[in-house]
Amino acid sequence: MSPQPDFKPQTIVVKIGTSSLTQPQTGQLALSTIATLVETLTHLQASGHHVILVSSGAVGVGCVRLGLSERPRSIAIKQAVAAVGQGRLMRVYDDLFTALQQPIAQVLLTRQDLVERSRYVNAYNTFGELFKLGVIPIVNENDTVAVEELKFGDNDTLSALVASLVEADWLFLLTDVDRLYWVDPNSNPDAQPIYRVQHPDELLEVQAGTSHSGWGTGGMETKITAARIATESGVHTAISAGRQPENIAKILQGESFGTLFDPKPSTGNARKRWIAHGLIASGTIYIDAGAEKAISIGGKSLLAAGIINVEGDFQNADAVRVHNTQNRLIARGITNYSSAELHKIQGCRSENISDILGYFVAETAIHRDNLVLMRSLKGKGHSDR
Ligand SMILES: Nc1ncnc2c1ncn2[C@@H]1O[C@H](COP(=O)(O)OP(=O)(O)O)[C@@H](O)[C@H]1O
Ligand SMILES: N[C@@H](CCC(=O)OP(=O)(O)O)C(=O)O
Repeated sequence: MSPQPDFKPQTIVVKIGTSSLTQPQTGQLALSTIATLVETLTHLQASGHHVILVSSGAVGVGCVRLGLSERPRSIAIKQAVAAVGQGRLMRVYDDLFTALQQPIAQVLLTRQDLVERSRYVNAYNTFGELFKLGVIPIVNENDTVAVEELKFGDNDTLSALVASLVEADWLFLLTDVDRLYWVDPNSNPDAQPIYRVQHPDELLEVQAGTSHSGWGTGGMETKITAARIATESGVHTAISAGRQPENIAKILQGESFGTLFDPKPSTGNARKRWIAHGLIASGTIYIDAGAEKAISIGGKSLLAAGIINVEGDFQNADAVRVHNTQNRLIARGITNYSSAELHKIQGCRSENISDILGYFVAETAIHRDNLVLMRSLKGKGHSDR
């Protein structure tokens, strides 16, 4: 299919949850849903868009294969079951995509792959090559080897981080309800729908309980977190019905389905997105109002003089959160000093650092090139993830 002259190819990440991929009663695969999803994504790819599918289901499909009637609680069993289910899931996807001559690839990621800069860049490059080859990558967490302390934990977060990584235009979170509501519509028949969200802080009152089906992970809470990460990276985000994957194309054409989240201007270059969302913060630096103004409005680096407290145990070059006096997250960055050093030099002028520590590392606690604002003084803030 040759694209129209005014056609703008978009990078589209679609995440589908276990509750949409499987039948609620039996746990068997929802084949007609999967087939429609495959048709929709193949059509988008053939129209010239770049498409990534983030698919859950390894644990659910593995359970059915092994005759387990509920999701295992033990991590070791979950990891073993995911190894069984992932292969079967890919087999089904490959059969359906192959029927439409659409090549696919399996990409299994761990949280560590996004923490290490070289692996982050490598993942970015691999997605780029797969797009050039016309392949639709199918992503899941590498559940079998993921360690508890360092996991995405849920595929909503994984899909948002992938969307940020590849600088996606759109993230679709497909689930077993048609949109986000103020309370869980499965337990509250009067639940009021939410159609559009300009800033995720509007959702502080939402009761985003856990999964209703017993097979999903995180319910709406993880989807709202995902929408926050994605929109902070400049990605349009939609929560919509998994049983109607064809709505993706309609939403792209401006039709009103699901809940739509407006993107913020992107955090800038790929390295800054990695600092903001790839890295995992090891501690928190609290700063005074003057320092907040300097970094938020003046675009300055953070100096030790503006630091009023330090929490956590971190080394230099670790990622940290920066909070203001109201304990709101305002930035993330890579610190030049360890927490032990910052305790000694907080509140001090840079020219006194050598005298206090007996050595000098850098004039700044966090250089502005390593600092990403999560909130401007003019904008609304949010509590940290
Ligand atoms: N405020 C809410 N709006 C909509 N759904 C909600 C809300 N709070 C909780 N839920 C529940 O979240 C479920 C979807 O989450 P989950 O089962 O984890 O899905 P998935 O497998 O798609 O990730 C819905 O079935 C619904 O019962
Ligand atoms: N990686 C897991 C999915 C975890 C998860 O987030 O599940 P879901 O809430 O159904 O999207 C699996 O493949 O079973």
